[in-house]
Amino acid sequence: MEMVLDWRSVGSLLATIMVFRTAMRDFLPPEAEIFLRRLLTRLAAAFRPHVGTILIDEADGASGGANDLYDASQLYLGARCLATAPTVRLHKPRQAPRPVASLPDAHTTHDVFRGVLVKWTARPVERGASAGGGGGGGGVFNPYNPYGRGGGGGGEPRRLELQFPRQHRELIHGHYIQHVIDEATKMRLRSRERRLYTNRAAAPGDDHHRLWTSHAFSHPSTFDTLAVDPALRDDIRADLLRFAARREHYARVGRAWKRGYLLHGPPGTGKTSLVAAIANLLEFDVYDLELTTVPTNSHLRRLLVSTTPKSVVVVEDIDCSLDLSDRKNKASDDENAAQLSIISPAAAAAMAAMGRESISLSGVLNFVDGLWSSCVGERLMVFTTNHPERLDPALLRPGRMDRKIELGYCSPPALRVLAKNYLGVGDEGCEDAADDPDTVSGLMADAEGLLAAGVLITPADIAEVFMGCDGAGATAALRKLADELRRRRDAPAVPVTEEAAMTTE
Ligand SMILES: Nc1ncnc2c1ncn2[C@@H]1O[C@H](COP(=O)(O)OP(=O)(O)OP(=O)(O)O)[C@@H](O)[C@H]1O
Repeated sequence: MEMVLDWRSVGSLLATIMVFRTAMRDFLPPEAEIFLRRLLTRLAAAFRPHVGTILIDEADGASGGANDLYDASQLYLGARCLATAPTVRLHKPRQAPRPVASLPDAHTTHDVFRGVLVKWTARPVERGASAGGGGGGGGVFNPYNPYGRGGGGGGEPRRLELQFPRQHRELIHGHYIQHVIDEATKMRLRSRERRLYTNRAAAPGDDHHRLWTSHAFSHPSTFDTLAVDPALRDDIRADLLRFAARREHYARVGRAWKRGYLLHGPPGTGKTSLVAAIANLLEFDVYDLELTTVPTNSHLRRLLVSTTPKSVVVVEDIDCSLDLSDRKNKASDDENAAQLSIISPAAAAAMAAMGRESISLSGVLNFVDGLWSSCVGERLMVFTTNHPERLDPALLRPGRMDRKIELGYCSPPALRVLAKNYLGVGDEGCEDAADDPDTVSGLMADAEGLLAAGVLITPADIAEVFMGCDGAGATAALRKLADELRRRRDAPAVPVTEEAAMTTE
């Protein structure tokens, strides 16, 4: 039977409730009335929709400060909205490379988390109605500047309302909110502009902020364009990804979340290219530390503690930066100091003070391990050298240098990577239709045979040959390479000069 609820029946229902209430008050004992009230409240709750709600205000609490959860949620929802919602708010902060989307006011979107449907609604909050009065909010949502409000100024503070089935309260509070924060963090990292920092010559009076100067980092090198042995390449990539994913492991064993790499090999074998590929793989910033411009150990310490998490700190050509050969020289320094102290105690004291302050092997070693423990977040230390034999073993011990990676002369597999990158020559043939595939594969086999026979050439030299033939086609470039390899094979061996012999001692 269909029930029709008109005004007359509503009126009689209300009258019945009033009569019932009066009767309850007049005839029921107080205990029974309390019992009945509780029963009715439970019944009413049972019929109410099972919806839990979380309110996330743009401005947080009494302080009116930014609420990072609001920014994270907006960033997260923006990515979801782009795919589904008919209307999105788009905003491009000046320092961001791409526009970011967010959920506009008075709009709703849905999300599914582990099979649970949740509903998000964005609303403006009337002044005075928000939890903390909404003091500092009102700016345009800016995920790149979540703490520096005020981009738009003056508008109503805003709020996100998250509704979910109440039986999944634990899932939403315990996991979904964290999931939103984690996803937003990943998005921020992916879309931020990465920076290359360099330390310029230190001047007296330099303040903290001027320790490093930076510009946008965009280097095309990736693990796919690196001409190295594929097994080595895959091994390094796996090691880096394992390192980046092991925050909990490092915390559990009580070690700083850092890893040290020493890249060594002749000039032009790809050490710098590998650093760039590492930064691109992990999406890290790069700090290019020029040790020769660092005047003292304490300056070095300041430089390093001001690096940010998710960064690669690189010291190129470490053997040229300092006299790091060993600490044997210290004995003769001590002898000289003793003699000087007999001649002039004041001069000896000044020398000792200078020696303590000037940058030293121990300063470098301290930052390689000890100092990092006071830094939060992950960092990769990379040293490069053409002469690993010149380095003090103390610098190389495990824990300081976790991996020593040799980048050598070009091998046949590395040549295939270069031929693919520069000439478009791959297993499936050549990109340029003007090249005869049989001639190209014959020349490749020729060049690979020469490399396998021990002819030494660096990837940089091969890149140079290929660049020199730009536009002339793969056949011309490979023919030139094969000629160069034959020339090297047939060239008389370079006699080892006295000077060269000394450098390899
Ligand atoms: N393994 C490689 N894979 C791809 N390109 C390479 C490789 N090695 C060298 N190159 C090319 O040669 C150029 C110089 O290489 P890179 O600066 O990385 O060498 P390096 O070992 O760091 O040299 P140096 O010791 O002189 O600093 C790069 O711009 C790149 O084009």
